[in-house]
Amino acid sequence: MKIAIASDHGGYQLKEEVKKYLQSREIEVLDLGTNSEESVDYPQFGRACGEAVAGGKADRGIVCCGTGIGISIAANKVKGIRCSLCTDVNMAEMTRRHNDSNILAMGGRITDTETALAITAAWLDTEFEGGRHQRRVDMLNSY
Ligand SMILES: O=C[C@H](O)[C@H](O)[C@H](O)COP(=O)(O)O
Repeated sequence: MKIAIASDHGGYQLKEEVKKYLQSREIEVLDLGTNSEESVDYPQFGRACGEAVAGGKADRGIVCCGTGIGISIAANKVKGIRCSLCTDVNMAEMTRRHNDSNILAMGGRITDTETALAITAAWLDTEFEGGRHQRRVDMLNSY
């Protein structure tokens, strides 16, 4: 599996922790930046990750900003993206099972590293259930 990751300055430290975690699992990482805590604009990074996933350059993506909100809004502007802002493990599991989430969003100023990595693990390891949920995902994809 290949995961695209991106953040703004508010999510930079968390992105780096997520990157280390993915590499520890020998998951290939496509790092789309940002590369420091210098102030940047989250819409550009959310869009870049969305386009990487929608365009097939990565299987799924993980994005981080201060709250996780702005960068998730940006990623969700890209057709075919189902970006889910998660603050706990249950949300991560449910969004994979029910929404076939293809990008995970988290907030570097909201969620501590230990929780974020537990969220990441659950999101990576939970399968989409299909069935009635496929119909709803198809509706999302048609919009
Ligand atoms: O939803 C947006 C994110 O939380 C941003 O990380 C945040 O707005 C950046 O704020 P600032 O420019 O004050 O660091």
